[in-house]
Formats: sequence, structure tokens, C-alpha cells
Amino acid sequence: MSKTTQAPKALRGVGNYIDDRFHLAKTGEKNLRKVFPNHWSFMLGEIALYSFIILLVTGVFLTLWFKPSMMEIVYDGSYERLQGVPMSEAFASTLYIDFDVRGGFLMRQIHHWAALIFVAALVIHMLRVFFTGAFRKPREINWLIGVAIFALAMVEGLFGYSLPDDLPSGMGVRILQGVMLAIPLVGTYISMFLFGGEFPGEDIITRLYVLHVLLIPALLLGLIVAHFMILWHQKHTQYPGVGKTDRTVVGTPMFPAFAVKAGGFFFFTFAVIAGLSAFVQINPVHLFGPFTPTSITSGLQPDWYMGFMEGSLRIFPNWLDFTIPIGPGYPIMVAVLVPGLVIPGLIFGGLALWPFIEQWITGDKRARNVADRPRNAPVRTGVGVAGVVFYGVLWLAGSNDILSETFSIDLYLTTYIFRVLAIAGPILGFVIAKRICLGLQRRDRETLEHGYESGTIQQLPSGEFIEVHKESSSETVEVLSSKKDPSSTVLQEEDVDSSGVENPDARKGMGKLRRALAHWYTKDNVTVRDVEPHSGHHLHHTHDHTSQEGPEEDEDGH
Ligand code: HEM
Ligand code: HEM
Repeated sequence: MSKTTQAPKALRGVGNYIDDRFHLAKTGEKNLRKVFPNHWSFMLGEIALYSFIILLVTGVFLTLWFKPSMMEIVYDGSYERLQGVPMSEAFASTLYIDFDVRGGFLMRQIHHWAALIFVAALVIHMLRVFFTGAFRKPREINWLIGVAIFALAMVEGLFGYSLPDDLPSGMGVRILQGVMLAIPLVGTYISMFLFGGEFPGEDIITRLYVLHVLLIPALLLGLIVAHFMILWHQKHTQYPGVGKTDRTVVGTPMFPAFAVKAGGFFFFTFAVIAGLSAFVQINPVHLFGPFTPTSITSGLQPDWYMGFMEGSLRIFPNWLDFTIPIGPGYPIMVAVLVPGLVIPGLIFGGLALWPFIEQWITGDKRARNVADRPRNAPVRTGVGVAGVVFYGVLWLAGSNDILSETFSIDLYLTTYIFRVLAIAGPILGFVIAKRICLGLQRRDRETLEHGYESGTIQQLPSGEFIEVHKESSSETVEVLSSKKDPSSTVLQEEDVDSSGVENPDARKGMGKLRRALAHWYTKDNVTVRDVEPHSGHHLHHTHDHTSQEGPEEDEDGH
């Protein structure tokens, strides 16, 4: 871009007008030139943001016609098949949006698809942050904000799903009430309070509505703004490469390149969601009919993000339930309490605590702005995979009826299979993922030492066949040698004082546990400290596919 490029006169006029009043030019200029590191995985957070915006906009549209009322009426709208059927005003107004409001059906579909994609994007974004260790200092607080966003998003989705008061809605609310009732001592009270009496009562939709359109979106918006302010202030992590250190950022400036890219990506996300909504039917409430407590339907699935709770409720054994012999007997429903509250608590609690647990184990308290490659933190990667497998098994168990029907397996057998898998799956996942990481580490060390395998076989004059190894590019060498040595990441600073004297407590109690965990965390890592990189920047490597990023890539970063 030449230095003489200037904004059009009219735009400059507007700029001056604003600057005369708010003096924003200096900060504005600095922020417009802010550098964003480039990587496809950094777009996952953006997808979450864009789908959230779509949810807000379509949600407001729906509020114009949706009536959050449980008053019973007889349907008299344009959907012939439900003519004359008694239903709540909420359900009738949803049918009205579908069949009488122009574009209403599409808007409802967009709202629902955006919700599904929103939660999916934020889960994948969270996994990206987890597996690359981007939650480490200084980003722990932003991680915690993220976990809160995740939890709220699920509740928001569940409440939204409950609003139309169709059959699956009511069944979801019934499960919610069941879990509430299982809470010892206060369960019945909480349920009566929320439902304004017995289930279903006449208040629940109105109450969920207020939470769904006002309180939770406001909380989510506040948290997302905080998430971005912290991100802006702390800057983004970047993957290892030439010029990328814990102190420098390499990437594209905010304006114009990043802004244009982000703007384009918003429309792309919108187009995908709108395309899905136009062609793929989601939650066709007119086919399900209104909720009545006596009706039940088979083969129905909740929205995907509630699937793991459904699954854990389906497979958790009931032989742990017991009764406290006070008065007439006080039953404790372990089979509802554990899957309904303890398992989600463990999942969200584990997510929230992980950065602190890892920091305690490794003793690594330095700011980390270069993200880890997942293979270089094999235990973390293994723990993450174990978590994903556990979640995945529960999620699949939520469809056990459909699986048993599709594959003609006895329903009860699927329950036993899932019970075994829920315990064995995560352990296997951990071991396999860790082994793969260590294998990749060994290959990296090989590549660093000997260059990469070119696939060209040569015959030597002696008759021996060898595979030619080619020089790695400087970028590859940088990436491979960015790996921190296990002993340098595990700074047992608290165990040894500045003059090298060991803290006597380090070998007792918690200190001992921590040492053992630190040893377990790093013991198998492959070191690259002693490797002399086999790199030849000066050499021609015409077939070097590992160095596709040319040096131009680095020039726009500062
Ligand atoms: C993270 C944000 C949100 C999520 C995950 C979400 C999710 C959902 C879901 C899954 C439904 C059921 C849709 C269906 O019937 O197929 C729904 C319904 C609804 N949502 Fe949201 N929503 C969000 C934000 C909002 C906002 C901000 C508003 C309004 C300001 C809103 C207003 C509504 C209304 C009025 C309904 C009932 C109408 C209907 O079911 O068609 N939503 N929401
Ligand atoms: C509405 C939901 C969310 C939105 C809109 C959002 C948006 C973003 C964006 C755009 C970024 C920068 C680009 C990127 O790394 O993808 C980011 C970074 C980050 N997000 Fe989120 N996020 C959300 C949820 C979460 C969740 C659920 C977590 C974790 C539990 C989380 C943790 C983080 C962390 C730690 C960073 C900094 C990563 C780094 O610097 O590499 N976010 N977020």
C-alpha cells in the first residue's frame, strides 16, 4: 500500500468531526493497526460470535409474535391438521409464526440452527483453546469466563427449546423438574417455586421466557464483551514459527485486512446457517403437536448439546438409590441426582479447574503466548481426549433407543455396553492419545535431526538402498525446536529456593503428590535439547512440501 493513500474527503470529514469531540484518533489508530495472528483455528471463536449475533437478531423477530402464555385455547389458525385441538397460547403462537407470519417459519428455523451451531462452535473453540494450552497464564480468567459462557449457553438453549410448548418441549421441562426434585431437602421446594405449584402449572413458560429473552442473553452479552476486552488487552496466542515468541506477535493488521476477512466470514456463517434453515427441517413442532402430560413419543432426541445429560440419565444404574429412614422414609434418588447434577458438575467443574490444576502440577507460572502443539503436552492431550470420549459415550447413550432399533440390538444390552464404555472408553482414549503424541514427538525429533523423508530411494554404488532425507525449511526447524524441554517447563520453583536449597516440605504430603504428578506429567516426553537441527536455509529444496509458507508471510508482522 502506498503511503499517499488517503480516505475519501467525506469520510475524513466524519473522522474529524468525531475526533474533535471524542479524541479517539490516537487510540483508534493504534487499535486499527493491532496485529492478529493467522490460523484457521482462530476462526472458531468468530463462528461462535457470529451465530450469537444471528440468535439475537432472529430472537428479537420471534418475540414480536410469540406469546409466552400457558392459557388454554382451541386452535383456529391456518394449519388444518391441528384445527380444533386444545393447546396453550404459546404453542398456538408458534404455529402462527410458522404458518401465518411471512418468513416466520424460516426465522424460527434460522434461530434454531444458529443455536445448534453456536453451541457447537463454542465447544470446538474451547477444545482448540484446551488442546493448545491457550488457557495458561495470563489467560486463565478468560478461560473461566468461557466456561461460564458455555454453561449459560446450554441453559439458554434448553429454555428456548421449552418455549413453544410442543410435546418434546414439555418432556424436556419434565426431565428438568425430575432432576430438581431429586435434590435432597430443597428439591420439592425449588420445583414448586419455579413452576408456581404442581407440574406443569400455568407459569413455567412465562418464567422461562423472561430468562430466555432477557436475563441470560444479557449475561451472555456481558460475558462475551468481557471475553473480547480481555482478549484485546492480552493479545492472541500464536502457533510456533519464525519470529513468534512469547513477546512478539506476527499476523495481519486489524484494518483493513482482518476487518474485511472477519466481515466476509460473518456473511459466510450467516449464509451457511440460512442455507441449512431453508433446506433442512429442524424442530417441526406442528408435527409433534401440543404438550400434554399424558402423551409420550418415542425416538425423539433433545438438541445435541443436551444429549450427554439424556444419555447419563438413561444408563445410570438405579441400584444405588436408597431411603433415609426418617419418619415415613426419605428417598435419595442417586440414579437421577448423579447424572442430572453430579456429572454436569464434574464436567464444568473439571473444565474450570483444569488450568489451575495443570499449573499446580507443572509449577509453570510464566506467561505463555506461544500456543503448544498438542503432541508436545501428551498428558494434557490425553486428558482432553479422555474427556471428549466420556462426553461422546454419554451423548451416544442418549440415542440408545435409536441405535438399538437401527442395529437390531437389544435395548438393555446397549445400556450395558454404554456403561462399560463410559468407564473403559476414557481410559483407552487417554492411553492411545498419549501414545500417538509420543510417537509424533519422536518423529519430530527424527525430522529435526535428519531432515524429512523425501520418499526418494537411491541405490548406492555398494548396492545398498537408502531413502534420501531432505533439509527441513527454517520454518519447520523453528516449529520443531519450539518444543519446550520437559525439565524446563516443569520449574519446581517452589521446591527449590533461589540459592538452590530444597524446601523440606517438597517431599511430604501435597508436595510429594505434586512431585509424583509432575513426574507423571513429563516423564515420557522426548527431548530435543541436544539435537543439532539439520537445516539448510541456503540449500535449494525444490521438493520441500513442508515449507509452503514463504518468507513473505512473516513480513507483515511486527
Ligand atoms: C444464545 C442465545 C440463544 C439460544 C441458544 C436460543 C435458543 C433457542 C431455541 C433452541 C429455541 C427453540 C426454537 C424452536 O422452537 O425451534 C428458541 C426459541 C425462542 N427464542 Fe431463543 N435462543 C437464544 C437467544 C434468544 C434471544 C436473544 C431472544 C430474544 C430476544 C430469543 C427469543 C426466542 C423466542 C421468542 C423463542 C420462542 C419462539 C419459537 O420457539 O419459535 N432467543 N431459542
Ligand atoms: C460465545 C462464546 C465465545 C465467543 C464468541 C468467543 C470468542 C473468541 C474469539 C473470537 C477469540 C479469538 C480467536 C480464537 O482464538 O478463536 C477467543 C479466544 C479465547 N477464548 Fe473464546 N469465545 C467464546 C467462548 C469461549 C469458551 C467457551 C472458552 C473456554 C471455555 C473460551 C476461551 C477462550 C480463550 C482462553 C481465548 C484466548 C485464546 C488465545 O489467545 O489463543 N472462549 N474467543
